Amino acid sequence: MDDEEEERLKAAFGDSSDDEHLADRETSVVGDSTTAVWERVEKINGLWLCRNFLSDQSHLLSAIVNEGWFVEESINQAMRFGDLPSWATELSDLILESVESVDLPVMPADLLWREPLFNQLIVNLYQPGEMQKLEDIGTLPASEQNDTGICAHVDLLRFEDGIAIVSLESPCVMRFSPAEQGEGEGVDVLLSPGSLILMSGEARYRWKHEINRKQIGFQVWEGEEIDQKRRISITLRKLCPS
Ligand SMILES: O=C(O)CCC(=O)C(=O)O
Ligand SMILES: [Fe+2]
Repeated sequence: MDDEEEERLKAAFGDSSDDEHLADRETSVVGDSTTAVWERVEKINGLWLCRNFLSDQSHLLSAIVNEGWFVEESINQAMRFGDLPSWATELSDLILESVESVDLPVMPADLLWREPLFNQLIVNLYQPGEMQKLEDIGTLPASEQNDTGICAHVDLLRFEDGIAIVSLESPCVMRFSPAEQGEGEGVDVLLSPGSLILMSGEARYRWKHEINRKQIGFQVWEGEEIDQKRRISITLRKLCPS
């Protein structure tokens, strides 16, 4: 690890970037995995939510800020394939640890063996009152991109099953709707800051997901409009072998 990298890790995780300090890092980045509470989202097979995944978002936020991806206002998305930044690899390890700490089918067991668990990262930044524009070759075909947010989509099949999304800062409602029309109603899920969702199986392949922060009435939770502030999301996926 070079000095610059070490400095970045220190800034992100405190002075605990060595393996022997893993325990410190665990507590500084995510909640103690023994207290992580996993909930199955009713009606959607394969969708699991851990609201208290991060005990403290600040380390992850500063790791992202330190990447310097979002200094220009026009840039609101960063993508990495293959080798991920150390903080993202650590996040991936912590996801695995949290999944393995519960006796629940949070992620299909056969996916947990793959190495690495994730090798593609997208960090999306959503400014208040503005929708994310996906210029993403990895998420949506060009024809389905629009400038009104993340329209309903199933992530491309070039990615394997088992997708993780960590939410930071502002909460938002993610709406899931059946990929095939007429197969039932949409299901709203509140992604609170510090939460993690895992999508696999039906949730990943048979349901679309979208975030609409512009349309009035969309960002409503328990009857209250959510005040949209800046939101950052971290999506981790695994590319299919080519
Ligand atoms: O920003 C999010 O929470 C969702 C991102 C997403 O769905 C994607 O990149 O495919
Ligand atoms: Fe997606």
